[in-house]
Amino acid sequence: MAPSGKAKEKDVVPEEPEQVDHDSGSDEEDEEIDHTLPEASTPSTSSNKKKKKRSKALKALNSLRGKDNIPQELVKVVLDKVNAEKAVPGGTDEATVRQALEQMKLKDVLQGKAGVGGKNKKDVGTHKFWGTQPVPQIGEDAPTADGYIEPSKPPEELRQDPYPLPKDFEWATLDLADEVQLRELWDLLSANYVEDDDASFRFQYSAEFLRWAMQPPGYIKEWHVAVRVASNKKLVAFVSAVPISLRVRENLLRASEVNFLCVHKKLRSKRLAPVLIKEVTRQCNLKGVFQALYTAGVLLPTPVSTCRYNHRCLNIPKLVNVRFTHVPSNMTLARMIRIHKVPDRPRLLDRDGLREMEEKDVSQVTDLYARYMKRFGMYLEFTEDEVRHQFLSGRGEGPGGKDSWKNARPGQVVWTYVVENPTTHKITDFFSFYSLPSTIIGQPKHDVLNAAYLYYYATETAFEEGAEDNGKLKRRLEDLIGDALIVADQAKFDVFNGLSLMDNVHFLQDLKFGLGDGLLNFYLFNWRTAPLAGVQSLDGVPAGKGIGVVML
Ligand SMILES: CCCCCCCCCCCCCC(=O)SCCNC(=O)CCNC(=O)[C@H](O)C(C)(C)COP(=O)(O)OP(=O)(O)OC[C@H]1O[C@@H](n2cnc3c(N)ncnc32)[C@H](O)[C@@H]1OP(=O)(O)O
Repeated sequence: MAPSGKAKEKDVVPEEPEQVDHDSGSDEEDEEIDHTLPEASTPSTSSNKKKKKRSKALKALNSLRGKDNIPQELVKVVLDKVNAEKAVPGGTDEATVRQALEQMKLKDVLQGKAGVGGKNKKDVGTHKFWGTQPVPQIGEDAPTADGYIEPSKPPEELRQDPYPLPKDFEWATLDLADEVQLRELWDLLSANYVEDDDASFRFQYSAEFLRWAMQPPGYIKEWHVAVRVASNKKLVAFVSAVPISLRVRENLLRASEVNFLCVHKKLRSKRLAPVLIKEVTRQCNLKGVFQALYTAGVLLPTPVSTCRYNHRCLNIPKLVNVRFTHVPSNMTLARMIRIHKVPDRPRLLDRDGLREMEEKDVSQVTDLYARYMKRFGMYLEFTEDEVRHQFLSGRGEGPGGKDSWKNARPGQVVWTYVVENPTTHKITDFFSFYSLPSTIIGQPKHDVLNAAYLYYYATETAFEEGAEDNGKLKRRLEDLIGDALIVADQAKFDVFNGLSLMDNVHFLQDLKFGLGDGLLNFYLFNWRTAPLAGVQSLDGVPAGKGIGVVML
């Protein structure tokens, strides 16, 4: 999901790198929606400060400990999270504090706006909608065994009619094969999708990207759920799901991946999102799917893991100009540019046989991906068709060939490179990244931030004995992802983003990624499992190693 963290709340302001129903169970009429929804109209469309804010928040949090009128379990959850963050070397916990406070609604308590039991009584930390859903609730003990929360229902017990909408609105299924409908979705998301906390950047998925992300092999049209204004058919809300085979520890789940939840800015805070979520759940259930995976920058009940965004700055002058980053006080702009300069030519190109992935590599890449991903607690299983889709189909039209790394193709969404052993012709490694620009809001000089996001990669080196412990895997990944940075730089990306998942923690720091202030929470719907290692290590599983899924 998504920008905001998914920088989806897209977290887009990094710290500088050092130097260099159960639908309320109810099939009843939804008591959720605010029926005063208005007619939709066209949308109108730091570090000391941070430290101070953080210590103020921490102080305030600590002062809440032991207070009878504050739910202590919430205070504990937030403090635990903050303390766990502190254990991460170089981790910024300001983002965690802010997120936790804002999203668990404790901030209002801290600001005295919502004293518990007072006149402005607020449901501190309660979730009117999520409290009714088959998800682990806040404060529940970690499960001792994995399994569903609610059993799957037979078809005859499923609700057959869509959930009711306020009278001025109607449901629609978007057909993304249709250019007009695809454009409508692009318009909605471009103006209303995820922004960072300061409303400086907003995800701007391309139309090609949306099609690529929502039409994988076996996609289901009915899972592209839209809400239109009844009178003029204007598209005002959307949510999507795609089918996935999700491995969570020892279980393989036939599940859906939910993404692109969006409500037009003029219709916010009117409880439309819960109706969309219930409707997409119903559509999934009708196809026999009862589990889902989703991510969000916001904190909801209850993440199975939390990862952090990291940013490798490439185009320093632009990133400084648009305030994505700043020149630290102990550095000049010229020095910062020098430190972040990457070579002109991928190193593995001449040395090891790096080249763009081709159709003939699909079977080998599928096999390498499958073996590599087994090393993580949660990952997607891909068929050859899915590998073809994920790594080849989004690459656009245009010549490949030896120098293809120098130029992006028109409409290119994904870049995938393989390393082929020149003697055995075996594919020993691959890496991929995708393009997800953000609109730069209110900046006169630049209007788009060209961001690349690290996608999947794998290397045979991981299977060599001792490679994880003796640094060999780390070195190989630095070579591979180092070359990904070079390809991205040549393709004119301004920044290369990566999360603290998979094996990324091995190379993020040495490849000069800086910590972002965005977090991305991973959630499972109707499935219990113990927390998976993400931004922090858990039960001896190193940070990152729990999560092997990259969400778009
Ligand atoms: C088996 C199959 C199951 C399939 C379904 C699996 C679940 C999928 C779940 C969806 C995965 C999506 C993955 C992505 O796409 S994450 C990206 C989400 N999109 C954005 O951030 C875009 C910009 N924001 C918006 O468009 C709106 O603010 C949204 C639509 C997010 C909320 O609209 P609005 O601001 O007008 O609020 P409301 O009054 O209608 O509703 C308030 C309720 O909604 C809960 N809320 C707020 N944000 C999110 C969020 N990101 N995920 C889940 N729930 C969220 C909130 O806690 C509250 O519930 P509760 O706290 O009172 O209980």
